[in-house]
Amino acid sequence: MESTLKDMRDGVSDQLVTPWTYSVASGYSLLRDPQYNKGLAFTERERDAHYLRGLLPPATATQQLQEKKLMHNIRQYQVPLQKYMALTELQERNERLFYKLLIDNVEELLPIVYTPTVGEACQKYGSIFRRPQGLYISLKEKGRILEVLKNWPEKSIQVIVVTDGERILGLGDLGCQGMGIPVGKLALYTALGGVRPSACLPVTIDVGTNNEQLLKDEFYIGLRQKRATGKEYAELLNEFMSAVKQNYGEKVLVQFEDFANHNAFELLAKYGTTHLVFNDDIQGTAAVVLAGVVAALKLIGGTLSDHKFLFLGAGEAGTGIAELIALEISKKTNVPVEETRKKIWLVDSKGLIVSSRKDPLQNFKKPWAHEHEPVKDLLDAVKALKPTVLIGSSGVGRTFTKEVIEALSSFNEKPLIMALSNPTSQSECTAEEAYTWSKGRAIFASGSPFDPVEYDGKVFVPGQSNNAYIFPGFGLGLVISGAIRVHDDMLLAASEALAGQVSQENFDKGLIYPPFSNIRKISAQIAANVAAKAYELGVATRIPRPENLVKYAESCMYSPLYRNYR
Ligand SMILES: O=C([O-])CC(=O)C(=O)O
Ligand SMILES: [Mg+2]
Repeated sequence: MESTLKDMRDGVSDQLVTPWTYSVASGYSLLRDPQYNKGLAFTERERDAHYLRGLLPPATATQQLQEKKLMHNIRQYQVPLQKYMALTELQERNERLFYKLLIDNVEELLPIVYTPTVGEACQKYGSIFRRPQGLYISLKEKGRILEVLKNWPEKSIQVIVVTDGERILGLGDLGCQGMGIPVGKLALYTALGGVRPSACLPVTIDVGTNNEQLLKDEFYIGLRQKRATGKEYAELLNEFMSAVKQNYGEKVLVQFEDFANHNAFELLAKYGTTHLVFNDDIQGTAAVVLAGVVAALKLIGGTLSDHKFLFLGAGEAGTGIAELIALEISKKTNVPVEETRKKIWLVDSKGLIVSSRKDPLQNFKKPWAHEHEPVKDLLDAVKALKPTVLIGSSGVGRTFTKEVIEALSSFNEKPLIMALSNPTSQSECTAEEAYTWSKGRAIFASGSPFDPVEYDGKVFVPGQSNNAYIFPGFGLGLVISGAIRVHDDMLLAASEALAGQVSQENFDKGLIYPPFSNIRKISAQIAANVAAKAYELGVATRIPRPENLVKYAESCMYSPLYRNYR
């Protein structure tokens, strides 16, 4: 364990390292190895020492100059998917340079490697596929998953992001092509949270797809069959989870991502007591939204328990957020969570969730079936309940209509509107719609990014309420403390740390989140708060506890600067 922690302290140093590739006689494979390749940045001495003479043109370049050139090239592309492909190629050619670009230009590049462009990339993954990234585990590998894990070149894995592709963002079932999501999420683990790339493993579990279009697509990269369900599905996942623990131990974090509702809740409940697991869509989204709501109180007034919340969408994000808000109110007011839940209402595709609908309701919706007469849709629910906060987690775009936002604005001086569904096409409303229809009074944040909007001579800057603020720092906190279980209190700790990072300057612009440009600093704060909670709860195994956890988190973070080779 000590050695992996030392490996993590991968900061800036003059220490010489050995580029550990197989080649000795020729440097050719060094140039082809993304972990060690530096392109024109190999020094004269390194070119001599590693048999690179003649394999590179005579010029040498600094990493800065390479960065300048690449950013210039990427900006030439008009089509976001082309930028995505250029960045993927860079990641596979020169990993450190890829992360240097991502870290230094996070606000510009996040919409490419992440939502919304990553969504389009998944839809077209088969046709843009060049080299595989991540690990594919399909029904064909049943009974051999441990062997498959051993085929992965890295042995000391700290974070796995796994999807089965059934609910990719708000785009639905993309089957095996969901791989873009774990790959993108883990790129953020490194760039935003500082977990070293070699410790990150993207996994896609392919049990088939029900997406007819993909099944017919000649370029589809997955199994051409309908999704396995029931016992067959559960057994494959069980084999995977057991193999992961056997191969990587108790402290590897498994982040479930973009599973369909029924599986997401079941997997989290099933493995939450035996493994270190985290569901980003349920728990990560909950922590980021709670942070935004708590921060927004500065602008909209009152305490959390003074507000009434209405959700459109009662899936992973909706019920996850609702539960965390109820838990936070309960902790702050000493009122049992069964009571605090009553401040929160959810609308699904069948209307308001009320007690008379309880019988056929799925388990995860049942806590939200409060006493009320039936209400058929969102607009009527807004009018009947008069919420102060409206949250969209439906995966369905354009559902916060003009009527809905006007109704909400008729009884709220400053309505808080969060349109969380991704990518941009699925956002419940645009930033412009929220500001225009509320006549500039809404406090607005969205899951996918929107540009600032000018309304009535004033510029409004929407915040991005995306779990990307939370999961990288959250995971780092688990890794540096050697945590073996996730607890809800750690989510609250992460959320509190994020809310604490919003400055007066941000509030003045109407922002309820800090800018992503500070994300590494924010991640260190989140990691420290999460680690502190892990120690407090007795689930941390890295003993002794470092005194200053923020400093420790920062010291563990991966640096993308080139190393010098001996
Ligand atoms: O990936 C994102 O942008 C946020 C997320 O987890 C989702 O929408 O499923
Ligand atoms: Mg997700």
